[in-house]
Amino acid sequence: MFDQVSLSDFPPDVALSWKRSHERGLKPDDKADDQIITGTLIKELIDRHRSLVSHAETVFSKLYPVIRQFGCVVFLTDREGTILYASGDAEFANRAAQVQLQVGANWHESRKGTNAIGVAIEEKKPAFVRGSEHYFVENRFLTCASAPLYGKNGDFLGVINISGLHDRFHPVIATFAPLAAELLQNRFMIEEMEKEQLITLRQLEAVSDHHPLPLLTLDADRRVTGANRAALRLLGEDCLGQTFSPKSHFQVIPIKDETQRVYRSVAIGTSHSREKASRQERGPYTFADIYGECPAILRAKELARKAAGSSLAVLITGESGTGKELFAQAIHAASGRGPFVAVNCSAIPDTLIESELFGYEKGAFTGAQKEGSPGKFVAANGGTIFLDEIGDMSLRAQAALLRVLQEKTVTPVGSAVARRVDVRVIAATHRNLPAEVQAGRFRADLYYRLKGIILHLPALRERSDLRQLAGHLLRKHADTPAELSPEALDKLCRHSWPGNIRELLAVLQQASFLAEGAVIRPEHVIIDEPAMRDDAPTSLRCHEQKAIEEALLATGGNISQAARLLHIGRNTLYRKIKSYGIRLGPEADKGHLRM
Ligand SMILES: Nc1ncnc2c1ncn2[C@@H]1O[C@H](COP(=O)(O)OP(=O)(O)OP(=O)(O)O)[C@@H](O)[C@H]1O
Repeated sequence: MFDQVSLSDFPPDVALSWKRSHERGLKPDDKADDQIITGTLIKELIDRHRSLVSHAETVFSKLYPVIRQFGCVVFLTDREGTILYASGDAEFANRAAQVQLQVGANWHESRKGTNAIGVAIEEKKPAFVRGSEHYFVENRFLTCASAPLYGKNGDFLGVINISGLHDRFHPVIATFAPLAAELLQNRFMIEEMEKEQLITLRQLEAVSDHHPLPLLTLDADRRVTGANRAALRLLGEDCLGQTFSPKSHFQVIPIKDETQRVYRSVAIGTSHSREKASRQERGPYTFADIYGECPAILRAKELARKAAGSSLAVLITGESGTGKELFAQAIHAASGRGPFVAVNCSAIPDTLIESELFGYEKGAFTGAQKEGSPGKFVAANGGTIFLDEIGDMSLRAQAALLRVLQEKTVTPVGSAVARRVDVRVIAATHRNLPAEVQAGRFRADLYYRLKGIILHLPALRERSDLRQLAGHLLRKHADTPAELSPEALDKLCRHSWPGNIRELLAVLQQASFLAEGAVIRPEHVIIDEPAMRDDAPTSLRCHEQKAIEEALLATGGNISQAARLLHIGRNTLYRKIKSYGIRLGPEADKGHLRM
């Protein structure tokens, strides 16, 4: 049927697409239909898909380093195949634009013949179309991988497509299309949650870190209200709206809000998630969840344990992602108090902060729930309130908070009756509060009330146990736990980690995904280049730690010989071994020190 082309050499979905293209009267040597929409039309189309495009911007920006490194571009299309958004390597983008693989162009099979976007739309499953498998000759320099994108209710939304030059296309890149689609889909689910309960979102987020896992939302009657692709595959496409009856391999975690009403449940499978699930069932993090071998973190843990035994207010400071909430939860868990209620002060609009914290009477203001709301302080009565990002509170809200801390009573908005509350306050901020006080942006009297015990958490670049921490996080959180090669560890050590442990965790999860269960090599560790700093203080410490580890390996753990090799005294070496948390054990013989 086709000159020089044998369809039996093609994968079945590609061969079928060639047949459809032929039946549509398309000719391989013709020019493809190159109509492209621009100007106000494309603006209107993007506006109509605003939410989809903005989620794609976030997901694509995470993928950007790897996509660019492989000389590819990632595209988002609508359900008809019109490209709405693209991101990636500029040189390839220019080449792709010559065949209208660009924003505004439509890549439906009826226009462009066999191509990955078109096949994914027709088949509603991932598609991989390599070089000469493209129907039109002019597109055969391309290799493309696509995956369909679904909404919360299983409705088809569009396609994620990754394209590159056929000669340079690395097969691992193809796996990123379904991954990006899955990530985008989970963001939709989470967005939906956000409208209902912030607390649900936070917990869901923790679970959805492991995005290929089945993820469900159930309403109070256990009806399935949302499901990602992985869950739909397990439960069947028709599970939405049906009552969920857990099978043995599912763990169901009810998510409650602070008034103990069950809003949503999440059901997840696999042994890894089960471990996480049981932790969530047990309640908040404990000190056992806080990993640290460097003196700074051990000191912080020690102080936090003491804080748990007192009822003083605690102020936790540290950069974003250093573990402030983790510490707050651990202090609470060890204190044996009642509920733990977390409030992100920067996420609540100034006008709503009083009603959020102190509650409101029915009909107190327009938009209020009919029955009124008890507020976070009442919800935390007998327990702990965690005021995250306290440095971002407005002066007005600070004044109201100070009143509660002084008088130990809350008065709901619209009410004249004060209610007595017994709440332990743990506050956290990434800001320098004394400087904020100096600048007049934070009330000095509130600062003194909050800083009963000050707990400062070190930034990751200031910690000397990055190597061990990376190993620990990989074992605990990666979907397919893998080992880090020494070169990959060195690469981690050279980064300055502005996002701290949260950023490290994300990089490790991506690396273990790319390594597919094998040893993680430097090319699997994808870090934004601008943030790499060879002169970072962490780099110095890492080099010193590595030199010590190598000297110990070379001397079979003999301290005197190692100290001589390093030109330092034995006592200094002992001190450094202790401060870096290096363990002297049989592992030293294998070339991988214990992490
Ligand atoms: N010492 C630690 N051991 C293991 N995991 C940690 C540790 N510290 C932080 N993490 C993990 O790092 C991530 C970020 O921690 P957390 O949310 O507590 O940081 P944070 O300082 O409150 O961040 P932000 O200021 O942005 O809210 C979480 O996934 C947490 O479990």
